[in-house]
Amino acid sequence: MNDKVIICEELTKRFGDFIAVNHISFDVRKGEIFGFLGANGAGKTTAMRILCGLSFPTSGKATVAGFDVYKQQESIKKNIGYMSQKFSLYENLTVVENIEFFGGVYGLSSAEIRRRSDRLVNKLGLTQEARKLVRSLPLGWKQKLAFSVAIFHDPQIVFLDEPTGGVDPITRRQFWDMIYEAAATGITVFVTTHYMDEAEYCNRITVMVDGKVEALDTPGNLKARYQAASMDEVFYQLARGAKRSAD
Ligand SMILES: Nc1ncnc2c1ncn2[C@@H]1O[C@H](COP(=O)(O)OP(=O)(O)OP(=O)(O)O)[C@@H](O)[C@H]1O
Repeated sequence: MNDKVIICEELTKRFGDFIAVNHISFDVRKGEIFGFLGANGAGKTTAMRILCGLSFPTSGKATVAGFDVYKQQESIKKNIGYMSQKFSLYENLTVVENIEFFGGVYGLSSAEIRRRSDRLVNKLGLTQEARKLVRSLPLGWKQKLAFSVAIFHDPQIVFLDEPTGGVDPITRRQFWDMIYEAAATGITVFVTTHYMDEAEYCNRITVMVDGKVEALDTPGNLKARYQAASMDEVFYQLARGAKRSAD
């Protein structure tokens, strides 16, 4: 089915004897906001690196935007965007320089970059800050800009690795408005988060425990199944048996 933009079947990654990602299977549909949850060490980053075309699985199958994770890593990279709270923008470049840099990396023409850059700066309300160093922006603004840059080239899928870490709840809510807007244009959003209020905003959620998919459903169905009032409670019930912990 071509509305499935990510398909994983029994995807597995071993490091020696250790199975970091253990036969995980799931599909993600076009335009879906798919939450990828799990305690520290559950295997989220390892799985996400494979889906971004940065690492090979040990076994199993997966396609991303129709491309095979073993054989078509370069095509995957051209069709996705990526943002992480840990690194995203160049602090010592201005807002516009960052936009130009990433537009160039993604292969857009100079004219196209200029057109999209003006539109983006206006949309974000950053006209006053356009020529200022990103370093001087508040964290919430940096993250909104980083997200906008990650989807600047209209990728099919954007991977967000804990995109709102350290940001206050109001800014987080605004960030999620941007995520909804992107999803409404057909961009698929694959997001990891430790914030359970954000889990509630996802269309469907996977909870990983010790390398395995322990649950996969809508937040509403998960809450009903685990007789929980919140995703926090669902997560606690699923993750409390985890053997792995923070490294
Ligand atoms: N290159 C590696 N070699 C050996 N073990 C690794 C390697 N990369 C990750 N691991 C292990 O695989 C497990 C899963 O790690 P991973 O980073 O994918 O978890 P995570 O769910 O992303 O956790 P976090 O939320 O802390 O980022 C951890 O126990 C980690 O130590």
